[in-house]
Amino acid sequence: MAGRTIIDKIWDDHVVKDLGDGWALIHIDRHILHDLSGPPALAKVSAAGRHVRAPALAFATPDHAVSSAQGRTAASFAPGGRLVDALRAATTAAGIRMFDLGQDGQGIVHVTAPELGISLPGLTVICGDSHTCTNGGVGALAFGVGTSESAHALATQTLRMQRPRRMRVRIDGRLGGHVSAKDLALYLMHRLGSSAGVGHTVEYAGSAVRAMGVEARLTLCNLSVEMGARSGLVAPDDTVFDWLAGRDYAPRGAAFDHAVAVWRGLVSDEDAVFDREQMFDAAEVAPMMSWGTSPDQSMAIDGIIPDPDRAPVALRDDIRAALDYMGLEPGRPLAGTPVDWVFIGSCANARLSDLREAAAVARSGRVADGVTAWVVPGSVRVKRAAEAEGLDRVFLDAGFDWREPGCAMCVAANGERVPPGARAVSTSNRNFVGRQGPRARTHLASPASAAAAALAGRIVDVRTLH
Ligand SMILES: CC(C)[C@H](C(=O)O)[C@@H](O)C(=O)O
Ligand code: SF4
Repeated sequence: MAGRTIIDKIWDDHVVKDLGDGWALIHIDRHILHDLSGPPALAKVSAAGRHVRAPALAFATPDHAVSSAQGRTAASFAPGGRLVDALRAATTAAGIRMFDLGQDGQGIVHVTAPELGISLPGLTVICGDSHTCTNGGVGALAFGVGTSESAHALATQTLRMQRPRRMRVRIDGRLGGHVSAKDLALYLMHRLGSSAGVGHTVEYAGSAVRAMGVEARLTLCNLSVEMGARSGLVAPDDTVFDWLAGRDYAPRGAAFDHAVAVWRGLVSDEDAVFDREQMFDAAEVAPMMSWGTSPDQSMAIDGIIPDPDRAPVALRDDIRAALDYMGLEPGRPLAGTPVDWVFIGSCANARLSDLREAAAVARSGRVADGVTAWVVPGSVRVKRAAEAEGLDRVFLDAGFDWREPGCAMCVAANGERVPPGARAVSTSNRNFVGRQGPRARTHLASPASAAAAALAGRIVDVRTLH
């Protein structure tokens, strides 16, 4: 028998019933619910006269529509407050654990699920949210679902799924100084485009990935959906096992040792066949920044803004439209472009290691006049850990705002917006038209690059600051 990929192994372990033609009913191990997608899914279950089959496998927390202001309550943003109430009522009725505002465990779902050990290697993890792929950083097969699928899974603990095609992206070698997992992810988008992963699950492999800590792997997997893949993962190894040991919902004692022994088998066999393979050299990755209105419209920070007239004909209109929206001129350096807002946060980059990288830059100066810069930790736990090592003081002393955990300005669902026409450097993962507010202009970047832009008041190559 031919070898199997890690994707096949996790899939095969979860098939409840083979439905033929590549379709199967698969078991869902963990179900995450947030304030936007949780209430409608739970309502659908009740409306159908069903009940939640395995409440102990579901976990909820509000993140999207909650204010990030210090001292916030659910009522601080009234429309979101109603969603928090709905999530609280429905999870209480169903017997599902909810990490409420102000409680340990609250935060952006894709930050909290791994940090609490809810997502574990080899598990299937779903959430009504496209960035559920983030959880692949611990070796889970994790993907976003729609409301009907979420309701189906709540009622049955299964989903009818098409077996994903298998893609491997290998990155070998070493990333350079000030080049992070976020830069690598933007580089991959830039090289592969926004639809390279459609229909696939991506395994990220190679020495550059092996060398990454878990949080960096979560960042890398977070952007899988921006290249069209519903899920992306990294084979779990000692780095992951050490990181998971002792986490709230991870197995304990002998059960943990047993789990690790099983998890060690979650690697692609030497002779496993992928439907698509791509290889990259880590040394070629520079600090990256998006220039357009899709994450794949990204470039090396020391590069020249693309000229539509020199681009392939099929791309010209898109490039023109993106540059027009972004207020950028082709043929000029991106560095030097003045910046109004900086947002350090989101499930892409709001974990402790991200805040450390941003703080290391923030220590060297002050936020430039005319720039508003926010740091929104990804979870209550990240916030507390950052405060315990004084990162809040570093940011506050440098003139950044230090805020409460949630999605905040990543999608502006809580009313926190980049003003119309303003230019933001953001550590989030989407720069779509209007994403951070009507007419807001978003440049995606790493935490270090975002902090550097805040201090300089313009887009700057972070490598030139140190
Ligand atoms: C609002 C939510 C369902 C959405 C998603 O699915 O990803 C959001 O988190 C996003 O990042 O755009
Ligand atoms: S932080 Fe942004 S990308 Fe992540 S779940 Fe929230 S809105 Fe979506």
